Amino acid sequence: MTLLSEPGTLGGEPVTAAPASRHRLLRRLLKDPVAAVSLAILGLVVLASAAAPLLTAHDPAGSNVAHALAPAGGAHPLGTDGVGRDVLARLLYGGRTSLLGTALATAVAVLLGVPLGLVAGYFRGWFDGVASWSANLVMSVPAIILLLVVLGSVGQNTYVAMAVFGLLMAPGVFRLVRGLVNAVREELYVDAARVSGLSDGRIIRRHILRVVQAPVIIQAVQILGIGILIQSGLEFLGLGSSGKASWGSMLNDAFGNIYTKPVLLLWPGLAIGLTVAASGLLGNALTDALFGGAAGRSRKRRSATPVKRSVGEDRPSSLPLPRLSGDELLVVEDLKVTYPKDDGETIVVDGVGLTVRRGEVLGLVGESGSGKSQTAFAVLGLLPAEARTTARRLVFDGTELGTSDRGRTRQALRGRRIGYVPQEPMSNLDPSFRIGSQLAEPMRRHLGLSRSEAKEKALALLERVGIADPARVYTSYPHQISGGMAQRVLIAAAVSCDPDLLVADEPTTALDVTVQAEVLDLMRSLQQERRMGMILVTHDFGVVADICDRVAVMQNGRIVEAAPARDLFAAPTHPYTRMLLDSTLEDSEPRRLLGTTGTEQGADA
Ligand SMILES: Nc1ncnc2c1ncn2[C@@H]1O[C@H](COP(=O)(O)OP(=O)(O)OP(=O)(O)O)[C@@H](O)[C@H]1O
Repeated sequence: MTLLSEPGTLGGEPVTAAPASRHRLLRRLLKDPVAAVSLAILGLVVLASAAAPLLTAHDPAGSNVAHALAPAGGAHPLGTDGVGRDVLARLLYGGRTSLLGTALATAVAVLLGVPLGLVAGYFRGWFDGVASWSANLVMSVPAIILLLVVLGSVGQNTYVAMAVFGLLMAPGVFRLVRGLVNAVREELYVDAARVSGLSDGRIIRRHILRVVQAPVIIQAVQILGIGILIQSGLEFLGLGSSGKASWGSMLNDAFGNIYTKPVLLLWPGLAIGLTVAASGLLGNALTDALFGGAAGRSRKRRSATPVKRSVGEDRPSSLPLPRLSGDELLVVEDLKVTYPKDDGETIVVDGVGLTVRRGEVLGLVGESGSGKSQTAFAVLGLLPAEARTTARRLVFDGTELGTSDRGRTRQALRGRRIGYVPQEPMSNLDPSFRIGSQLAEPMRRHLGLSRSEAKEKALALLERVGIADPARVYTSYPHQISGGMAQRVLIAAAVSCDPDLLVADEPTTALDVTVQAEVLDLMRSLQQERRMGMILVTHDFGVVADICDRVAVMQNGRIVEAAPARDLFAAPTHPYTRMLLDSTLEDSEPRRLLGTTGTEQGADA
C-alpha cells in the first residue's frame, strides 16, 4: 500500500509526543508568566462579578440626580456617573452582563459549529455540501447589519444580540472542526478503529473529538474576547438592554460626560481592555502549551494522490468464476474498484476473483501499485469515500457483504469476525490512549466482557504474542514501545475477538529484518492454532514461501495467475510471475526483458 510518510517516522520508530494530561497542561500554563497573569485577571473579573452583591450595597440601576458626578470616596469608592449611579456597583454588575453575554455567544458558536463540523467532516457527502454552503452564506452576511436588523425587530436585548453574534461565529468553528476532522479521518488508527468494529459515533467520540478539542478551546477563548468587544460596542451605541448595567452602557454614559468627568471612561475601559487582552493572551498561551513543544505526531496518511494511468480498458471484464467446494470462508467475484478523475475513471482493481478457505493463507503478491491493498481494503470495506466498488459477489461465510463500506453487515463483522493487521504499526495506534485501553475496548464491545475480564484477556494475549512484560506494555502509550512490539500489539488486537478471517497488509514491511521473521512465525502459529483464513498482502516472495498456502499474483489491478504456493514456485506459468520470481533471485534478468506481459489473461485465486 502506498503511504505518504511524514518526517521523523522511519521504520516504524516512534517520535510521537506523549499526550498532555489536563494536570500537565495546567502546570505548563502556570509556569508561563503571561498565561498565569491572564488566568489571574480573568479569574478576578469572574469572581468580582459573581460576588457583586457582597462587594457593594448599591443598586447598579439606582440613580440619584442630586449626587450626579460625585467624586470618588466615601459611600461611592469610584464616584457616581452622570445620573448619580454608583460606578463601582455598575462596574461589578456590568461584568455579569458582559461575561454572560459573551459566554452565551461562545456557547452558541461552539454548540452549533462543533457537531456540524464533526458530522460534515466525518461523513462528508451531501450534508457536508449543504453545511459548507450555509456556512459560507452566513460568513458573507455583514455582521453589524444583521445585528441591527435583529435588534430592530425583537427590541433591544443584549442576550438576543449575543446569541445572534454566536450564530455568526459558528461558521468559523464549523470550518475549523471540519478541517481537523477531514485530516484525522484519514489517519490509519481511525481506519484501524473502524476495522475493529467501532461504530462511527464511538470513533468520533473516542478518536476524533480528542483531536478537535484543543483547537476548539483556543478558538472559544478568542470568541470570548471578541464577544466582549462586540457587546460593549453595541451597548455603547445604545443598542443593549436598557436599564441593565454593563461595561458598554458605562462607556456610553462616560462619553456623554467626557469633558466634565473623563475619569468615568477609565473604569469600563480598563475592565474591557484587561478582559479582552487577558483572553487573547490566554488563547496564545494555550496554543503554545498544547502544540508548541509537540513534535509532529508519528502518523502516516493513505495516499490520496490520484493516479494517471488507467488499467484494463482493453481487457475482457468477465472472468471464469472460482470453483466452490463448500469450505469457502470468503468468495469474491468480479471485484472492481474505480476512482473518478477529470476525464472518466481510473480502474485500480479490475475484475478480481478470489477465494479463501478456512485455515488457509492466501498470498496476494505483485509490484507496488498493482492493486493488492485496494483489493484487501475492498474486502474490509475500508476504501476512501470517493472509491466506487462493485462486485458480482462478495460473500463472507455465506453472507453477502455488499460493497457499501458503511453497510451494517460489514460493520458488524469488522473486528469481530474479520480482523486486520496493518502495515504501519505505530500509525495504527492512537497516540492518546494507553495500549491496554486500545486492546480492551473492542473486546468489551464485541465479546461483552467486563473491564476486568477484558484486561485479563488482553494481558494473556500480550503474553501470547511474545511480549515479555505484558503488564508494562498494557499501561504504556504507543510512543513508549518499539515498532516490533507495536506490531505484536496489533496482531493481538486483530485476533482478540477470535476472527475467522485475518487480512494482513504487508505486516512486516515496516519492521526490522530481525523482527520480521518472528512476527511472521507468530502470525502463522496464531493462524494455525485458530484455524483462521488469511489474506496476506505482500510483495515479498520470501514471505509467501514462508507462510502462504496459495498465491494470487496481481498486475495492473488484475489477478494474472493463481496457484498453490508450491506449484507456483515450481512452475510459474505467467510471464509476469516469472519476472517477479526471477527478480527476487540474485542473477535476475534485467526488467526491460520482462516489461511485456504477452499472453496475459485473467485468473481467479
Ligand atoms: N485514493 C485513491 N485515488 C486514486 N487512486 C488510488 C487511490 N488509492 C490508491 N490508488 C491507486 O490504486 C492503485 C493500486 O494501489 P494499491 O495500494 O492497491 O497498490 P499495492 O499493490 O498495494 O501497492 P503497494 O505495495 O505499493 O502498497 C495504485 O495505482 C494507486 O495509486
